[in-house]
Amino acid sequence: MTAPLQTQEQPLRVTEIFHSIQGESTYAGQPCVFVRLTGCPLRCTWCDTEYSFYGGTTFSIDEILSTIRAYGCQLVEVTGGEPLAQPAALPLIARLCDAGYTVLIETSGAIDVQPVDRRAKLILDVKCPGSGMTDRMHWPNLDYLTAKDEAKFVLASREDYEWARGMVAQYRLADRCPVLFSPVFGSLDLRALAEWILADRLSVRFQLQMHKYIWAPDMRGV
Ligand SMILES: C[S@@+](CC[C@H](N)C(=O)[O-])C[C@H]1O[C@@H](n2cnc3c(N)ncnc32)[C@H](O)[C@@H]1O
Ligand SMILES: Nc1nc2[nH]cc(C(=O)O)c2c(=O)[nH]1
Ligand code: SF4
Ligand SMILES: [Mg+2]
Repeated sequence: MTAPLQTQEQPLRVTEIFHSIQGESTYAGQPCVFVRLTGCPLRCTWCDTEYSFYGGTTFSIDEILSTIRAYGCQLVEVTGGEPLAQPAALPLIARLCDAGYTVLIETSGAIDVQPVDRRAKLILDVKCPGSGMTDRMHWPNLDYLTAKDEAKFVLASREDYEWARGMVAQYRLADRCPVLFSPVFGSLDLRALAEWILADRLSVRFQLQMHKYIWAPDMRGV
């Protein structure tokens, strides 16, 4: 009977590892290697990555590192699915930081981010009412964000916009880190959102999912 593997040795379920143009956050436009981990405890109404909820392939952390290394790209994003739903994501993130990568963590905000290596940069999605997942948020996460991190609001409607505007004010988020307002792809009028932000003089960054305009909205691996 062999001893149970420690978290740091546990393999991870991986949906895909790919090299693309970062489509979101203040890093948008930069070449980036994405590690999309499998599984998510949430079901956002507008999720564009349902294919990552199940399946995937087992990778050791060493196998993930060597796959990433082959791309020769300095920027790495760990995403999903919900990457922090797998405990072994924490040692993966630490190993990526040890290897000298700039590491972004795309996370739902539903899982405590305090255990995440502080060298990594959190891109934390604050789930608006339109996602149907607001109640799943781990609210202390918002007080934990620092200037290296980013808070993102995916907006499905004017109601989501007004809710997000209130949260930005309540947590003084724009004083803490970059705040991203991102329309649900294809379902919120882009000009309207831009004009709401201007009219309210919000210190937020209007963002689009750039990769969906370069390739296709429902294409995997980009
Ligand atoms: C697929 S999730 C994976 C990481 C993590 N589970 C999360 O929710 O942040 C990555 C990001 O894709 C964005 N996203 C997913 N579906 C979207 C859609 N239909 N329109 C706009 N953004 C979307 C959300 O900002 C989400 O944070
Ligand atoms: N190109 C590209 N950029 C991204 N930024 C965040 C993504 C995600 O799915 O987490 C993503 C993605 O799926 N593709
Ligand atoms: S938390 Fe992320 S992966 Fe999970 S359903 Fe929501 S958008 Fe999709
Ligand atoms: Mg995506």
